[in-house]
Amino acid sequence: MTDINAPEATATGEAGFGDYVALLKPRVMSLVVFTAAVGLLLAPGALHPIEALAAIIFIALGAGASGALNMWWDADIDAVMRRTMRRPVPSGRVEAGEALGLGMALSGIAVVMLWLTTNAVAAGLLAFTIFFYAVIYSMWLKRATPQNIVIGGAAGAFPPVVGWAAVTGGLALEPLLMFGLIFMWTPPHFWALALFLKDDYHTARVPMLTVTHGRAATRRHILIYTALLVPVAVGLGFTSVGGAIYLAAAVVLNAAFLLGAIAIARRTEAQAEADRYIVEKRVFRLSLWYLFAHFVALLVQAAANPWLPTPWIIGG
Ligand code: HEM
Ligand SMILES: CC(C)=CCC/C(C)=C/CC/C(C)=C/COP(=O)(O)OP(=O)(O)O
Repeated sequence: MTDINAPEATATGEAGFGDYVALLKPRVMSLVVFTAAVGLLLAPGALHPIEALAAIIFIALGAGASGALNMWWDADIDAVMRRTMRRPVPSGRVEAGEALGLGMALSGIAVVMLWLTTNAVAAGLLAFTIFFYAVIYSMWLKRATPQNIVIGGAAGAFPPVVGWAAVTGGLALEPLLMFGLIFMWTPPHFWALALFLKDDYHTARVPMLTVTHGRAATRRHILIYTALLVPVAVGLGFTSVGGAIYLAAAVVLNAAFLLGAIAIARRTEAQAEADRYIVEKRVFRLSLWYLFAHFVALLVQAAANPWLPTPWIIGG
């Protein structure tokens, strides 16, 4: 199938299994799926462990499917950015239509199977998350506004809510704060990276904040969003999934992230050029540990909170 988003023919060889796996963006999605799993494991209720495992697998499948849909639509952008030009579609090993087909098929399977294994609310939320990332973010916001990351970040924030709903069939303050944590974290996570991948988005004419408002403004925005992130991250510690362990971890992690954001905001481009964006690169790496560690802390806290009847503790 031909697609207007497909890059010029640059066939360089046959697609291998690894190329189809790459379409699912496994590295990014591993953290996404982990947050969903934590949402599921912390939700009060009884889900059989096999059902819980199946639900996590179907959420992972849905996340991967949304990655394939993004790769289909973004093939033209990916082809001109150094970071992404070797991806399966722009490098010509996988046809754009194949990515679309795989993305649609896996999305359908993931949503229906999550529905059958858990409930309609979780399946509906998964479908909405896929739609949000593939259509609202990739097809619309990404190319339209520097707010792309801020609004589009909601897509990546839904997974713990999906996981929670898979157990309870509903929403609560806790998953909404988990949503808030990822939502507020996404802009500093991405903008730190955008600062040191400075030419990519210019070349691809994607209106990222670095391109439309410059890097000095992006530095200030990183600090503002990090400052707004801190109360959400700490606030989660005062809900039923929180406690002393989580709060101790959150204080350390947020202090470190805030210091990183302040360091970024105080630097000039000349300073960053001189040391090859070492601070920005460190803060980006820290952002990944930051989010991962918050969700690990929630798990450890749950094991220490005997009043939380989680499915993995009572085993369905
Ligand atoms: C609109 C939202 C987001 C944007 C634009 C964004 C953008 C990026 C980009 C461009 C990279 C560079 C590396 C790569 O190509 O793999 C990256 C890395 C990464 N992101 Fe994000 N991200 C977003 C949300 C998220 C979310 C919600 C998570 C997880 C909960 C996440 C987890 C990761 C991880 C784990 C990596 C490292 C991947 C690796 O080591 O290759 N991101 N992100
Ligand atoms: C359960 C479910 C459906 C989860 C989906 C979660 C989700 C929306 C994750 C998005 C994270 C991500 C890969 C952003 C990259 O942005 P980009 O596509 O602009 O980055 P790129 O330049 O690397 O392609």
